[in-house]
Amino acid sequence: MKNQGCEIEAIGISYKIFNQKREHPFKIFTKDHEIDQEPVQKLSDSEETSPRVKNVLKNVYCKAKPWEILAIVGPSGAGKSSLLEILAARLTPQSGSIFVNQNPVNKAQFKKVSGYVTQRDTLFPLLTVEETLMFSAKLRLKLPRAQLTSKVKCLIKELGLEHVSRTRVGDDRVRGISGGERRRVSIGVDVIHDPEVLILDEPTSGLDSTSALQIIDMLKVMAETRGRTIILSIHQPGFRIVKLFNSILLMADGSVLHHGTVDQLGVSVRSMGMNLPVHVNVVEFAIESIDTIQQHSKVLNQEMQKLVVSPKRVEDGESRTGKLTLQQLFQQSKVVDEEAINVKIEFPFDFANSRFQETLVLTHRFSKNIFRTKELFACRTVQMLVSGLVLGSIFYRVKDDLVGSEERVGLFAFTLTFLLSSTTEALPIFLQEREILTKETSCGSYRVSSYAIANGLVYLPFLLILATLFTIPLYWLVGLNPNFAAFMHFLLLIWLILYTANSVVVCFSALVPNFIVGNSVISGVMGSFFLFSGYFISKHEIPNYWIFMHYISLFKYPFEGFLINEFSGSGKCLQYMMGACIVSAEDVLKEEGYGEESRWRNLVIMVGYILVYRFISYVILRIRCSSRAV
Ligand SMILES: Nc1ncnc2c1ncn2[C@@H]1O[C@H](COP(=O)(O)OP(=O)(O)OP(=O)(O)O)[C@@H](O)[C@H]1O
Repeated sequence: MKNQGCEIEAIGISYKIFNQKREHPFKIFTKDHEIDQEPVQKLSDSEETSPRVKNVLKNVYCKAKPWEILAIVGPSGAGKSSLLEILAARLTPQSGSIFVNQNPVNKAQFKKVSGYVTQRDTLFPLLTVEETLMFSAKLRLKLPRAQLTSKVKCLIKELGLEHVSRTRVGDDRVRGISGGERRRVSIGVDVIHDPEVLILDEPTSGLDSTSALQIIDMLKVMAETRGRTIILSIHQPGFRIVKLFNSILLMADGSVLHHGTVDQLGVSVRSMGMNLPVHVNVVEFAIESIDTIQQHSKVLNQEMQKLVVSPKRVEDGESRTGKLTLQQLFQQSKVVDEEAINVKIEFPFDFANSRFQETLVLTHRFSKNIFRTKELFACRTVQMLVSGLVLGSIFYRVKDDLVGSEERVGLFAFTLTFLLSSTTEALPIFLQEREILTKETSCGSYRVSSYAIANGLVYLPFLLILATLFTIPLYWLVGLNPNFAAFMHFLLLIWLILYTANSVVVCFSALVPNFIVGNSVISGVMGSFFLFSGYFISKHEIPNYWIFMHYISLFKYPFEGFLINEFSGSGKCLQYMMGACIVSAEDVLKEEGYGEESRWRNLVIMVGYILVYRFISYVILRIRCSSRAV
């Protein structure tokens, strides 16, 4: 049944964009990739013709068949990408229907049997070609390891990527494989599960003619050997590329001007009275003469409206939608009709792997990315070690008197600020991952919860290494409480502070639209949490209307932890939030309600806060991904 392939038929697709009258000058939080991706609700007649409504697609009909390539061509802004997004079930049109093998199909199910390659390559730049495809295979297929390996090897061969299989993918910043090879990896990621239908938006954009031909050639082989249905959009295809297309959909201004073979396009162009020179690329010629073709199409439409529509001719689409325009009839008559395919497709119902397996694979992928991000790993490692040593040498052997106590409090305050100020470096990584997460979860590769767990786990060992490198020199050079349990408590605190800050970044990176906004929001949140942590202003002095900030401030716990660790039961004096009034550490801690026994309770509360922030980030990601999924 699989080899039968899928016939995709779109009937009467209309898609409108409702342009905002005027963008609010302070509006920052727009959705990813622009304004209004969601369908506009039913519009009134006056709104239909309003200049604020852009008719991106007007009553479009198209049909793609198995074993064939359908190429959507047309000038820029014709509506090619919008049509592909609708066919790939990423956008919902205001009207029209899509049928798969003549059956209406559930979008979520369709995404599992189709592959959609977007214009932009969303790949991890630090993974090699082989690793990228292997991780996709592990997430999307339930096969033993040996079979996965041989499948990936076969695919690499098919994609013509054997010579770069162990090279990193790269991007604008990281040197990697070429643009054409990267496009092929993107295609590989979306065909690893052997989809019935493959939809590609500009697979050859930005490539030279040889690389472009190689890609289309590869797709042709895929269609012809495996019976796959391939739909792609392309800008000015070369002569040799055009020969590989079975069918062309010529679009302009949201309407279809031709739907049929390249030869039929040539016939149509000549029948319009245009002089088509011999050996000229018909598609290129048609795009260049789009205005003339549009004029002829309008005239033809008007003439055909005068004719009586024979009920015999209006079968397929019309019977389902109840109406079929003359333009559609004209286009439809040009499609070479073969026997109708009416085969039910088998849709996979669930995810390929269990939540546990997904988490393992994602954790593995995350850790590879982190350890290969030199800026993140190497620089931060050196930074933490050096700053531990420098701080330790500045606060070397602090005394137990009043001055020494003040210095300790100053050191803790600085440590907190320093650890928190170096947190946003992971933000670009999270934002990049978010894009890939949205893409992967929208086609049902894995669950968002597995991602959230993997993300939560993977930073723990990395941050523990950083915390240890910072703590050991600092703690022993300064000469803090020499008790081993106190040292472990301090190490745990530093680790939790780093992890807390990481959780705040994860949480806000799920919410913000880009790096600049993310950076500002996170700095603001961190600053205010620190301000209300109890260090700058005592809990008792905070005005009632701001006291909630003290309770949600994640950073009061580490600070309290530092104090308990160093001063509780030590007899050292402390000048803590008391202005000039010097009191003993015991008195301060007692007044604030902390004793030796609250040492571990404090850590548990910190962990609780971290879990809350992690959970919030999971919920935001879940909402974000599900709004893209259906
Ligand atoms: N979300 C949107 N907001 C505003 N306008 C949009 C949106 N999506 C599409 N459009 C408009 O709809 C028209 C068709 O866009 P689309 O991207 O589908 O064209 P295209 O044929 O793929 O163009 P290109 O070849 O340049 O990529 C364009 O005029 C575009 O500006």
